[in-house]
Amino acid sequence: MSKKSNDTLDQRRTKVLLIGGGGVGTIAALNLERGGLASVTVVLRSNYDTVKEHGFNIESCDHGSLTGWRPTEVVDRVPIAGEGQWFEYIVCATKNVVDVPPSLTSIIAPAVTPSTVIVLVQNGLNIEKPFLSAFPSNMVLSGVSFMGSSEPQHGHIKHDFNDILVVGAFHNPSVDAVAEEHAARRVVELYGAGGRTKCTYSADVGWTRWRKLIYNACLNPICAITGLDTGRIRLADGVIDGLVRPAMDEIRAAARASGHELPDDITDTITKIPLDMYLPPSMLTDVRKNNFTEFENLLGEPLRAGQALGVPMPTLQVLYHLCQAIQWRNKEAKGMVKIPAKRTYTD
Ligand SMILES: NC(=O)C1=CN([C@@H]2O[C@H](COP(=O)(O)OP(=O)(O)OC[C@H]3O[C@@H](n4cnc5c(N)ncnc54)[C@H](OP(=O)(O)O)[C@@H]3O)[C@@H](O)[C@H]2O)C=CC1
Ligand SMILES: CC(C)(CO)C(=O)C(=O)O
Repeated sequence: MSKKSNDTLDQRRTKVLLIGGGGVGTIAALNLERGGLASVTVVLRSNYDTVKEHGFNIESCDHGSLTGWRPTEVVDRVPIAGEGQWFEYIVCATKNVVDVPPSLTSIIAPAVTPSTVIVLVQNGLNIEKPFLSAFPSNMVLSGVSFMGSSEPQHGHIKHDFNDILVVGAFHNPSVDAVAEEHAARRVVELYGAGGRTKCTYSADVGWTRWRKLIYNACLNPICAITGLDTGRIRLADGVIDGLVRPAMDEIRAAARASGHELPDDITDTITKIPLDMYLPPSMLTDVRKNNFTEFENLLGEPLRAGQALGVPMPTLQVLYHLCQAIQWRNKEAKGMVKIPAKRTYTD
């Protein structure tokens, strides 16, 4: 194909800026590029030098093995809108660590224009709130991903559990709901065009997020605290019946109190990930890498929502405080909190 027709095709492709090329972000970029309808600029941080030089090496249950794969562009900072760059969609695929600055809203701000559609492919509850406050006239979409994928080394992506993405709009009262649905359905089209993933639209973002919390508020912290993956946690004596199912029952009760009825057998989703896949939930991967965890949106927000509605959540409460302690430990290790000097108490 001539350069001219390539350039014309490029101009027709929807321009997407994707923040965070880790486990989920890289597979999302791959889906968007492979469909041919989008061109993706990926903003990288710690893996920038490696990926800029060598591309991504990807072992994927959906895409096979790829060596040196590159999206349209990789950059090491968020481009400023208007300086020759303009993106229709900004996809956020970083971890959501709201208790550690800088905020994600301040990170993406330079690229946001009044018409930018922001897509949050991230776990957790109430993640849209800072975005709707910071960008009150923009559309903010929800992407709930069910894949299992991680980046064990810079630029190496291990994608073990099939990609399913459910997209819908977090309703912004100052935006037309029909336009929001249209923007969400367009993401489904762009993301699914490559045919290697199951990407669907759902208007019921609240239900979809509570359903995913059955995993993320329960298995993620329990695996992160114990150091066990989703296979070993099932083999370990007593943990499923003593800890995982009670935590899941509390999330189900909080979901019901919030108006989202999850099926009776939802706690059996523990068995949806094959035991012998030994998949590390993303929060366990974070603890293993000494990264901060998303415990506030995965655990704190559903806990506060349930308790505000009078739901007893003793298991979740303990898990929350354990995760709080792990986060503090990490903040101390990174010099973000100061503690009094150790004194010697001798007679
Ligand atoms: N992993 C999984 O299987 C699943 C994860 N999710 C959710 O998807 C989201 C992403 O998770 P996951 O892919 O696992 O996370 P990863 O930690 O694998 O990747 C996040 C990436 O974002 C990068 N990043 C963070 N801040 C910035 C920044 N300011 N600029 C550029 N890059 C940045 C990180 O870089 P750095 O290395 O420098 O920190 C890292 O490469 C989370 O909300 C998670 O809960 C949902 C379903 C499954
Ligand atoms: C539990 C799992 C793997 C399901 O997709 C997940 O969401 C995560 O790792 O955060």
